[in-house]
Amino acid sequence: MLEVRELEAWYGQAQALWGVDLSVADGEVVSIVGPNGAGKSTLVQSIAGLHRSTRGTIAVDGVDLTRVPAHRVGDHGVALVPEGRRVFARMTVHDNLVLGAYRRSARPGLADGLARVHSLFPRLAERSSQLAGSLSGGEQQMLAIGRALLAQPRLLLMDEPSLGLAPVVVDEVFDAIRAINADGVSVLLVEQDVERALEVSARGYVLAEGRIVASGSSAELTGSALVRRSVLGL
Ligand SMILES: Nc1ncnc2c1ncn2[C@@H]1O[C@H](COP(=O)(O)OP(=O)(O)OP(=O)(O)O)[C@@H](O)[C@H]1O
Repeated sequence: MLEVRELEAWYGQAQALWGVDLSVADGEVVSIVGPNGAGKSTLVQSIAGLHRSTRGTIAVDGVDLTRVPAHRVGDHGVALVPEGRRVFARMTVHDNLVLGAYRRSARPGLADGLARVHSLFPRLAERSSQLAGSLSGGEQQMLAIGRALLAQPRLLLMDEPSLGLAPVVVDEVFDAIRAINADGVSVLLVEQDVERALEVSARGYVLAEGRIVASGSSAELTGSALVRRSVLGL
């Protein structure tokens, strides 16, 4: 459903991505791993329409998104769980979730969507009227995922969802990724926890210094000397 071709991205004169080719099929979980500064966030932000200094194509179901404004990218079935969660701290958990359904076409599904998010993350149901800023880091991550799901995406982009979380919470986040995918949502996952990312995904890409330097099944990448050296530092 997602086809990225020859993608280049810049910050002013500084180029951050070179000739990136990548695809995600319907129903797949695909990982992007790589060292710090490799361009992983730039890549997902470009797909989400948040970074627009790009060349190349980003197509979802054959529609080129490179000139679609960020607030319209959701119309094409794409939602982002941003790095650092970016929840609205002074709004309640409930209102943060409702904001995820900002598109008119997502509103009829709001009640069912809220029920699904509450079943995935019961703690969000318990804390519905609490301010998002008072949640723990793990709960804020759940909220960021829930908010993106309320947009009813077919492709969920996730940028470092396990960053800074306690191991037991990381388990919950990865269980949620499996459950979301079982609901039929494709996932493009950027993760610094390479081993867990490759466990949850069928395939992956290794990004280093703005270029895809390896790709393959998760089993291939797990066994690859290049991945162990360039990503895991072993
Ligand atoms: N706002 C910005 N202005 C200028 N350069 C930037 C900006 N954001 C990122 N960069 C540069 O672009 C390159 C890619 O950064 P990016 O954040 O996409 O990498 P990353 O793989 O997500 O890294 P990390 O894992 O550390 O978040 C880096 O060289 C970074 O310094």
